[in-house]
Amino acid sequence: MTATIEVNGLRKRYGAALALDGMTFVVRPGRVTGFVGPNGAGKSTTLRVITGLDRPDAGTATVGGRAYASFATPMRHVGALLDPHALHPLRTGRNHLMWLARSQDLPAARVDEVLDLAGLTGVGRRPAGGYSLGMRQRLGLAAALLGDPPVLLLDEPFNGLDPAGIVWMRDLLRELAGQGRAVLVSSHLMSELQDIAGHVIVAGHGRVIVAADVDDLVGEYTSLEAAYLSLTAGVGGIR
Ligand SMILES: Nc1ncnc2c1ncn2[C@@H]1O[C@H](COP(=O)(O)OP(=O)(O)OP(=O)(O)O)[C@@H](O)[C@H]1O
Repeated sequence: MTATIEVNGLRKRYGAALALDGMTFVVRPGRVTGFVGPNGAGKSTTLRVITGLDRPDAGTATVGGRAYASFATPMRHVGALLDPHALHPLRTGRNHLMWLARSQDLPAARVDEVLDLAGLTGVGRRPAGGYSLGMRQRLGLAAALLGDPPVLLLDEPFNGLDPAGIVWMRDLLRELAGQGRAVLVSSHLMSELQDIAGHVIVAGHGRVIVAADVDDLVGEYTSLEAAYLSLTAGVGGIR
């Protein structure tokens, strides 16, 4: 159950903003790949294009050689945590997962498994609208894992987690990659990524500046943060 993400020549303009300008990279299975870059570099837009939430003006994005929209039960192929607030506030956390599971032909027992994995069993019957940001991130990760997908796309998954939650997320992402999944993590937390990522894609102005193994960057610049700051110096993100 492995799959590769291939992003090729994506271009996307929103009015005056050129969000993607030839974004091209490959995310391989079996490791965490960090996706970094200044605010406005095009990371979230890329993740939205991969999951069919946004249509590119040019270029392609595939998972295991297929477009996301071609999957009948996409959550079995790609798990995505893009917006932790994307939930109905009156639905309980468990019911949020339940309708997602039904839509993907997944058994109810899987809902309880991922609730437990996310540490939410105790609050699963409370309305998700009352969840804190950290709890919403956990619920979003539970949703991403529902279909046991070979590919995970996570946009800033550490945001809002408490210190124990950060350790939990770090260990889980390592474990998921160790199981052979392709795990793409967008984040501004260089120290976290240095710990868990094998590879990193540095984006700026809607395209890739550098894609390299973390060990190589740390060897050359002493830390991922130093590498990032050097590689993105002068690359203003916000235009
Ligand atoms: N729906 C939209 N409408 C208009 N402009 C948009 C939209 N989505 C993204 N943009 C613009 O596209 C550019 C890339 O934004 P994107 O959110 O992809 O960047 P990012 O790298 O994820 O940034 P951050 O690190 O701040 O999350 C920005 O200039 C942003 O303002």
